Amino acid sequence: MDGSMTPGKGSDRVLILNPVSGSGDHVDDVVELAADHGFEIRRTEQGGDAKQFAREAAPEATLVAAAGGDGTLNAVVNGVAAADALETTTVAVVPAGTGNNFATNVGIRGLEHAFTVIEDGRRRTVDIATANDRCFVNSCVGGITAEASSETTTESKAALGVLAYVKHTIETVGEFDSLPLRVETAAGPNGETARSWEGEALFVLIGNCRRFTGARTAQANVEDGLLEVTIVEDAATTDLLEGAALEGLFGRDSTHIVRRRTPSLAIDSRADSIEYSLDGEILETETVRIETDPGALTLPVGDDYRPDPDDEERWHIGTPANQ
Ligand SMILES: Nc1ncnc2c1ncn2[C@@H]1O[C@H](COP(=O)(O)OP(=O)(O)OP(=O)(O)O)[C@@H](O)[C@H]1O
Repeated sequence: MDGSMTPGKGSDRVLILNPVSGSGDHVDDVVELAADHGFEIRRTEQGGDAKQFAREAAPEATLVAAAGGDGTLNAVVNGVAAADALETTTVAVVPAGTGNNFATNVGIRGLEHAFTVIEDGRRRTVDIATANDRCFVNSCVGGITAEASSETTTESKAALGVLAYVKHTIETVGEFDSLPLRVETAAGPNGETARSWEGEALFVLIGNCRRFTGARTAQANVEDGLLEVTIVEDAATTDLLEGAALEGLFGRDSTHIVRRRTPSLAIDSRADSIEYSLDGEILETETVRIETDPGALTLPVGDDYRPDPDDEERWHIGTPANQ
């Protein structure tokens, strides 16, 4: 059964299905589950479709589901944002990608579970971030080339998430092209001061729902209105060429790592334009301004979801402010 319906106007529930994400074996299950739960299904046929479909659906739909990986979710959020409908449209995550990092972080364990959560789960409002005029949900990483992004293996992505691209870049680029950067981070609400960093970097990683420690389950607090900025200084090259483990490189004690928490930042390349990976999608630019949009995205979350995995006590899940 195909299951796709002719896109009609005014569907309240629309599911955008990437048929080639992950191993591509999710299609029949998703189509069946989506039909059972009253979704109109729109299948992407090429890059760009998911954003376009979400943009078309959002003015009428109160629920738009993204069935794919983090890239599909990124496109759907960008489409809903382009329709200026983030306040009125809930975005549901149906994990059918390789890494499904974001889905895991919001407590969604699989396809069937995603639909259970859609029907019965709590809604939370979480932060998203914008890089120039594009949104991202997990991370923005500068210094990853489109080439490294497309060549990174599925297995590596499944194991390491976005750090797989970093690892691939490290392994395949004989000589590192360091990035001459200026990074200005704004003052934050918890006493974070405005800071400026200038120098040669290998990578600059900005996490909204992702923290770069090298650990697989490094979820950042996605409701704190802050971004976690990690700059890997060029001095780390020697370590990398000597085969230092990625975990060591990003570990808390690494001497070549600069960490900041900030609601917004600007990164200027003092040379050529740089390629950034926004949840796996490439943005090439000389200057990027990145900021959080706190609580901009409403989504159903699983029981396991914790906004801040480091500090559960501080978060009273299900408080009236954010149920
Ligand atoms: N029908 C299609 N044919 C080919 N490519 C497609 C199609 N639909 C979407 N895409 C591409 O799929 C990519 C998104 O894949 P996505 O990130 O969702 O899955 P993934 O890479 O397997 O998972 P993850 O990001 O979680 O590791 C986008 O780059 C998009 O352009």
